Amino acid sequence: MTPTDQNQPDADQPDAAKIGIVTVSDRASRGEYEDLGGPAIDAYLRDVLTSPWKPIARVIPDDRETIEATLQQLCEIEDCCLVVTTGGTGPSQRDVTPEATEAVCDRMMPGFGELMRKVSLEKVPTAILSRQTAGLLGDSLIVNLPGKPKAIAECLDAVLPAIPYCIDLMHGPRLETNPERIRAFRPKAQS
Ligand SMILES: Nc1ncnc2c1ncn2[C@@H]1O[C@H](COP(=O)(O)OP(=O)(O)OP(=O)(O)O)[C@@H](O)[C@H]1O
Ligand SMILES: Nc1nc2c(c(=O)[nH]1)N[C@H]1C(S)=C(S)[C@@H](COP(=O)(O)O)O[C@H]1N2
Repeated sequence: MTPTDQNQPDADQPDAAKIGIVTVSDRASRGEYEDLGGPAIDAYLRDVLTSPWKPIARVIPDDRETIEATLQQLCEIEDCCLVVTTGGTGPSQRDVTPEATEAVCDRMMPGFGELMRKVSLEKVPTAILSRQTAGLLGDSLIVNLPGKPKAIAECLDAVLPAIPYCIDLMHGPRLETNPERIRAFRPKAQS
């Protein structure tokens, strides 16, 4: 069995970590183009995570109320330990994912956006146009990614090593990764 085979989400396991995947796009939500962002996040996590997990996916328009309600539902009702969004982080008037994230979060985690912009700038000069952020809603971590599907791996490769320990600190499920792909860094375990 290859590492990828082992990494399939296992919805049947009661202890499977729930992970929200939210595509924020007017056109994808209207079916004007196929959503490639949500499936790219799902594929990325299948590739990297080795512990059981269950995706809960949503495709919604760039509407602040809808984004806030979706994030709250995934964190507070579905009990997702992690919610990853894609889209709506840029400068256009309809881009309100960071505002919605900040509105629902108790505390912000600015290092995520800082690091993702830093690594993204090595790929594309327009990385500075993304206002992507991250924050904590109760015991859930919300992370914004830009809408371009290729940005998903570029950004997650940078921040994923710190996410399992962040979720440990929130008393969430223990996320394990394939170390050949991404090594989760747990400071206490390393010392
Ligand atoms: N979920 C997605 N699936 C496929 N392609 C996407 C997705 N989101 C963005 N893109 C691509 O990246 C480009 C830039 O993304 P951006 O978020 O600026 O789109 P957008 O024009 O704001 O989308 P929309 O108006 O539908 O919300 C889009 O024109 C599209 O080609
Ligand atoms: N890694 C990465 N970050 C990126 C990009 C990209 O292609 N790769 N695109 C940028 C562009 S062109 C824009 S406009 C902003 C915001 O995108 P969004 O509104 O789709 O979230 O993300 C930026 N960040």
